[in-house]
Amino acid sequence: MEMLPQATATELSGNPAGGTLPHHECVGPEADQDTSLETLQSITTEDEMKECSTEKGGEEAEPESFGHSTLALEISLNSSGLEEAPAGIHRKKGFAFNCEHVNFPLCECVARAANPRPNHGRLGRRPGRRSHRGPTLATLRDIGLEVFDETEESDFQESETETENLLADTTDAESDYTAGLESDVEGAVGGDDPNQLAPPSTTGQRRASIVTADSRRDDISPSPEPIKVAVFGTDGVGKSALIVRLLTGRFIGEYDPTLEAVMDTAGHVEVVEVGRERQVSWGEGFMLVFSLTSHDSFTSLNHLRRVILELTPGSPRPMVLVGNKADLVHAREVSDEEIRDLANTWGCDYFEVAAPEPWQVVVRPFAAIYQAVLNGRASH
Ligand SMILES: Nc1nc2c(ncn2[C@@H]2O[C@H](COP(=O)(O)OP(=O)(O)OP(=O)(O)O)[C@@H](O)[C@H]2O)c(=O)[nH]1
Repeated sequence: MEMLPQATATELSGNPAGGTLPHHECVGPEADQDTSLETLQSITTEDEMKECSTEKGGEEAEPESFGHSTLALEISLNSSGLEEAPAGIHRKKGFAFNCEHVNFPLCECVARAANPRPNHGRLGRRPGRRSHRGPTLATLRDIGLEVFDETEESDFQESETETENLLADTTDAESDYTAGLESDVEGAVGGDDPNQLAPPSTTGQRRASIVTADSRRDDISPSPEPIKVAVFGTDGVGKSALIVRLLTGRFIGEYDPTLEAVMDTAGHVEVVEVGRERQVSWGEGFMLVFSLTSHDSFTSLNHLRRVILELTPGSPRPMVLVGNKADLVHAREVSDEEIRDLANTWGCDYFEVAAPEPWQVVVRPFAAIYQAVLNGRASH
């Protein structure tokens, strides 16, 4: 296995906005054969299995609930369910989020980048409140995305209205921390500059495409192939928070306890419960998330990865390692060195993030896995 170049501790810790190691494929040593499918089945609740077999008709075919053809990115999210999860990390049912518009954040910001207009690019704008700010075009290019815009003016107008309506219903409560960060982002990316881009809106129909930076416009399809990314990690590491941030631009804190609640508000995401085995076989790429404040969540990923490798024999799939909660500096339990060693051993990219961080930071691991999956497809 190819090893990664060593990253310095400064590279890992000094850039909490996404320290990455330049490698995509995460194919480690063969999984131990004693880590069997039984392991997974044993952590799959009866309800999950029942639902699985109902949806699949008892076969391994992909369930209808994942069958949207217009998605650029689908996400599956699983709670820990780790057989070897250390005491104190409790298992919960896995959830898969069938997100019709999970491609939307990237698509929308791309569309806005191509067609910036004053007063668009704001989400959560209310009198006297801070607006949420999204990435600039330059930022998007930094993460390897380029623009193709087929979005009509009317789409923007409709979306803006819907977005405002939606957000009018959301809670007023936002943490000071989040507000501070948003303020920082505004400052960092130019304040009221009309070229500002929005974090994802949660509504609207878009016909923008995400393409890799080296694609030629002629080659661009307006309907990118969906990719399926499964997000794994033990309970409480922030999987939901990261996905909600990606999808809605919002940070869910204590006041907003469940991802389901947020998605219900967004109104376009169906939540279905599935078993881990199905999520693994479903996923084309994996985000393995741990919390920088929980060493157990970090060590648990080894077992999870072994399980993934065992379930995908002969077809290694890209993974990225994500250390979340980088903002909780004083509660940090995982050292840079440990992370570097693990990422080197696995041979995969590492991203250090915090869900309340600016959206363009949180989007990076998603963009990386998206690109890795596309690259993998292209090479076959
Ligand atoms: N400070 C801080 N809090 C975070 C961050 N990410 C998540 N949280 C908080 O951590 C708690 C758990 O986050 P979740 O997103 O529910 O974690 P999860 O991995 O989806 O948890 P399960 O649903 O139990 O699997 C919530 O209170 C979040 O607000 C982060 O980056 N920084």
